[in-house]
Amino acid sequence: MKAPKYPQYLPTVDHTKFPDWEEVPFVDAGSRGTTDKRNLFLPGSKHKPITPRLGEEIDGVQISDLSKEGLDDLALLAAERGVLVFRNQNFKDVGVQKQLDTVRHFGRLHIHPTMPYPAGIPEMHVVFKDPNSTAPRLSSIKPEETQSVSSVVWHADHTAERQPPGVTFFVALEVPPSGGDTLFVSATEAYNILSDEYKKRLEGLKIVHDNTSMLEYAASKGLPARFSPSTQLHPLVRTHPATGKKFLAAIGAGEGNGQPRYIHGFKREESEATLRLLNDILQRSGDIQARASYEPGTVVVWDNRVVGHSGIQDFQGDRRHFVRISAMAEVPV
Ligand SMILES: O=C(O)CCC(=O)C(=O)O
Ligand SMILES: [Fe+2]
Repeated sequence: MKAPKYPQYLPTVDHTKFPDWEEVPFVDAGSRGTTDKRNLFLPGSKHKPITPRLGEEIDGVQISDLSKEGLDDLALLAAERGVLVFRNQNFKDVGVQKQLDTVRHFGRLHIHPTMPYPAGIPEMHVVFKDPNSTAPRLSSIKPEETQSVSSVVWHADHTAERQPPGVTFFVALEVPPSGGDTLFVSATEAYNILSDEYKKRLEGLKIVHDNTSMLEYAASKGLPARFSPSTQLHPLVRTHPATGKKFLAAIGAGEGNGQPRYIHGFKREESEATLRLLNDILQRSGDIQARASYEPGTVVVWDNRVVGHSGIQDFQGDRRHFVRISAMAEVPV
């Protein structure tokens, strides 16, 4: 197998500790976006929905050339459509500083509490797999360790943070010839499809989110804990600050090492049954799901608040190399 094309973005284990996050004010870039996205959908660009309910595929516009207003439109579109698939981007080659600065437009950059990052770049999370890879991976993306029939693990990223990530860039560096897609599900539509009666029952509930088990698992693999463990109480039904739309913030709840653990104030059986029902709906409702496929030059942007996602480890013998850069958003309301 050929050497990796982007060696400077290979994962390195780094035990540096960081001060715990302090709460900072957040203004959603999407709240400055335009209804018609005129600063994003520039002349000559093309865009089309991936499905009627979520996802938008965009070509003919370079993220790296967008104005601040263009990035605001991008944030609003991500909030509305959940996931944006940008084709033919030069973003992977514009350099670390430009990459980080672009995502910083949307908020403070997240640092992964445990996982390896490219040397000296804690704000990048690396997703790397090839047949020779010995890089440590979390169980959620390593089916052989979880003993699961499938590599699919639905989740939203880092919901146990006080200010969980919103706009998230997923930058393809090397992609397999086929496979290695990412699944997405709309948390907004998952809320919309519920009955008014059931919505009323969910209103006001809070979920306890906790990343302790991730840190413990990481420690067992010799990976660092860069921050103290985080436990947070976040609303089960959240409202997006830019769209004003409600969404279900319960993706992956109660499963495996997932960070949403249980419903505050419910007894165990009540919490388990409710979260299982919500996750059944999310996971088997193909009509509110979409799939992002990758080509060289693809950059996928998702709003981690309003979609859940899962990688698919269906490729073998090939290399898949991505970096993820996530901007932290509001304290959930
Ligand atoms: O590998 C993928 O497609 C998704 C990985 C993932 O869950 C993430 O980077 O947050
Ligand atoms: Fe993820």
